[in-house]
Amino acid sequence: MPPPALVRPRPVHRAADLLAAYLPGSFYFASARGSLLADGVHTTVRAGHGARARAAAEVLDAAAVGGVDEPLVVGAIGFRPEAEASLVVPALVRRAGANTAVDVPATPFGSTRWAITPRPEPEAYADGVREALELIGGGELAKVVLARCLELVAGDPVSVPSLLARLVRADPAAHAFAADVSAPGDPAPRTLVGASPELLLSRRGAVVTSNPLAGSRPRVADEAENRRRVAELLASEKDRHEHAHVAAQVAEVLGGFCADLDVPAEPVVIGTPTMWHLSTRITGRLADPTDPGSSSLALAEALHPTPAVCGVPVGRARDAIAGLEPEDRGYYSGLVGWTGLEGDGEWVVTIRSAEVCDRTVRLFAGAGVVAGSDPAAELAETSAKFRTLLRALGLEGAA
Ligand SMILES: C=C(O[C@H]1C=CC=C(C(=O)O)[C@@H]1O)C(=O)O
Repeated sequence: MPPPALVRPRPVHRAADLLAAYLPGSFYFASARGSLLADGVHTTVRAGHGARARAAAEVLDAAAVGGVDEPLVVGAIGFRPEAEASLVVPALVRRAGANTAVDVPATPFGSTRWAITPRPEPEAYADGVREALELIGGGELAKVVLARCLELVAGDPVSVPSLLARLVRADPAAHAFAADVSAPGDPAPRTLVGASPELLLSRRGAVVTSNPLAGSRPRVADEAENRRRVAELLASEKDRHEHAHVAAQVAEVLGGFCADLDVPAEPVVIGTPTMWHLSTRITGRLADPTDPGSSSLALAEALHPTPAVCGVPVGRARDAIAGLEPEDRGYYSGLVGWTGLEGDGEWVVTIRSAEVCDRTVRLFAGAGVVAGSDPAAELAETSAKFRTLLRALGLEGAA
């Protein structure tokens, strides 16, 4: 008789303990599927655009052969194809359940004095929206997402663990993340941190899910006004058109990998603590889940950038973004998440996020421009989207 299989007991962690154990340099990711804290580097994934999923699969296989139990690749990828990426097989991964409202501690935010520089100035952003509308009017573009940046400099180094904990506390249902994205030449470790409402791709076995968002209204304190805004958003031709571009592209890309795909005919409205968004939850069953080209990272890269962060057609939208946005987006509007040996994983769009380096915080927010967009309303929408990070920094009202 063969000897009984050796069963190693898995340590059981609480979601709040994982969050409390986060230190800059770690990778943290939380979703409804659970939370994950990864430390150390077993292997770095070195590959450029288009080759990352294959390289990730190779290092995962090598790590498994080398004795790593259930290896993962975790990290983040920037917006532009040639942009930087930070992907590793960590040395240690701890997992816990999803965050809940009750078990996240309140943490006061330390810094008090801030210098805030908008890039570009708000009026210049509105001018950029006007230029984008001219391109759309001329038939060159159907949609482009224009973003702007706030650079915040604190009096003291910014505590990323406090910021992350405050983001989770404000919205335990968000996809919260913190990833080390330090690059050569950085004066101090750099961390991408945020709380994204937008699921780019989740894969569990053969089942894939994507939840594109586009079309927005700021959320306010008055519930009657919120009901009015939700109804207006659902009825808005312009917002439904802006949303339809994203849902259609996601459905088309996933359709190429799936044996069946469920695409709801109508969007619904979802709420975050700061915004209302049109949302379409798309689910599918992979035609060949054993194909390494269907890993969660391969699918996420095939989807990126969706028209929720770039535009239609994608090449022209990229050019318009490069021409109209003065700041490089870096990791904003890229992707962050994890992928495993069998291809399961989760990747979210890096929105409602910031890059933190010592005393400096760079945050971005964008808004989709389509025919009928109003420059002042798009500017106000970006200000509202900044509130996720600004509130967590104790700076509400600064945008
Ligand atoms: C680009 C952002 O949001 C996207 C996601 C939801 C709604 C969006 C919109 O209505 O424009 C954007 O497509 C951002 O938060 O910076």
